[in-house]
Amino acid sequence: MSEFAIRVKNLTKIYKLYKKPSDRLKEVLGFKVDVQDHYALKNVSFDVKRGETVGIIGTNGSGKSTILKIITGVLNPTQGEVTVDGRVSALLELGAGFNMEYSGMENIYLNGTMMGFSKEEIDAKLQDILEFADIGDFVYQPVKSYSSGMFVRLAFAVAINIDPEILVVDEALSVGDVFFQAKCYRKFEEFKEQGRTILFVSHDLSSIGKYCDRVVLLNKGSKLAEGGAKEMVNLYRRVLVNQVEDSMQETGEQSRETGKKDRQTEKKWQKEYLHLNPQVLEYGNGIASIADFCIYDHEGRAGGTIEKGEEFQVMMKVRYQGDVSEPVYAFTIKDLKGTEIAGTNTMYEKVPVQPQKSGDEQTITFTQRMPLEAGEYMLCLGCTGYYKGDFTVFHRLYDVCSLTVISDKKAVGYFDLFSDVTVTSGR
Ligand SMILES: Nc1ncnc2c1ncn2[C@@H]1O[C@H](COP(=O)(O)OP(=O)(O)OP(=O)(O)O)[C@@H](O)[C@H]1O
Repeated sequence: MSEFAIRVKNLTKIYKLYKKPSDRLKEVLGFKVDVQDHYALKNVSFDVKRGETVGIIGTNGSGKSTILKIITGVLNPTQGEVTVDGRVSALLELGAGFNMEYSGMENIYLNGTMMGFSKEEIDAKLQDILEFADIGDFVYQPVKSYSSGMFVRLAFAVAINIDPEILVVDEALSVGDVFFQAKCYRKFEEFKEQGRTILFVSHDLSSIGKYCDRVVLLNKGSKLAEGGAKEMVNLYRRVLVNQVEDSMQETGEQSRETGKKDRQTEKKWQKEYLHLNPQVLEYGNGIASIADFCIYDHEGRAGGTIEKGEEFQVMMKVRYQGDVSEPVYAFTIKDLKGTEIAGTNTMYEKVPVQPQKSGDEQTITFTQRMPLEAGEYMLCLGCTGYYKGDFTVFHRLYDVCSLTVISDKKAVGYFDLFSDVTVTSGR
């Protein structure tokens, strides 16, 4: 057995784009038509070793699904080759491998047979599949009547319970509810422990950081870089905000980042590097307003990705349109369900803030270590204080931008206790 479960070599996929649907037929009939080549993949190579969990990340349309479809044999490449060594089970886009007219039960047998199992072998796995899917009697209904959540439950239950050596998963998990997702990720861990291979595509960067040994970063059909999860997630964040030069991938050079020097020498307000919420909720009487803000990581880079355990800064600039005797500046971190997880303000921190007059401006910097578990969070900012004797909210920005915590170390719950553990033997 080779050390590699999957080898992808110089893979290129070109789609022909026709101006009109009828042009396709005309071309088959030998007519000359106007057709454009669209490169979904450009000369992409990478290997997945047996027992590794590898993630593929990249912006929409970067070619992630195309690679998985070629690996699983759903699509043929235009050039290049893929070698797969082991029994693959794939959970691709909803519907792939399922017959919508058949019931869930019939689809279980259909998929099992396609994977090369006999009826008796599938009978033996049926109980596990049904328990994992947990869709009750719906399993006897045609799949076309399922909600997307139900569908993914069944599809995932089939994919993981038919004993694959290599599991290929495309994003599908994001459809299920959080409890089902948790159950699937537990299964991922079991798989990893059993030394099986997982290749998965996800936009969920915290899961990528948590589960992947290695990550391949795609951009516009090309492989931009490949490496540790933390490093690739950081680079991807920069791709998202156009900090990485396009030229780099065409020349195949190692990743260069633009703007970094600028940011280190003159700490500008660079909100453009954050993932801002277009529907931010803001309120306040406007006597003071948060004119600018940003998050900086431990290397002074602007951006919303912070490594657990590392120092980071939340900065904001506040402008006054009236006189305020005791301003209080605050930030809060919430989880995606809206629960406040952590936060502080200048009053709790016992930081004296001078009275402010109309036209004044202040810059506030909160510096701290990130104790939160890997995951997606939201940042809220606030400026309150006493105005004409009353406690007043001047400006609050709720869920102003996302904050992604990445880590290769797990902990229970929301926080890492950063424990120092010793184990001694003997009586
Ligand atoms: N059947 C098709 N015909 C033409 N172009 C296609 C076809 N399928 C995909 N493409 C194009 O190929 C490129 C890669 O698509 P792919 O679905 O692999 O991207 P992706 O990274 O998985 O995107 P997403 O994150 O949105 O799922 C895109 O530009 C897409 O528009």
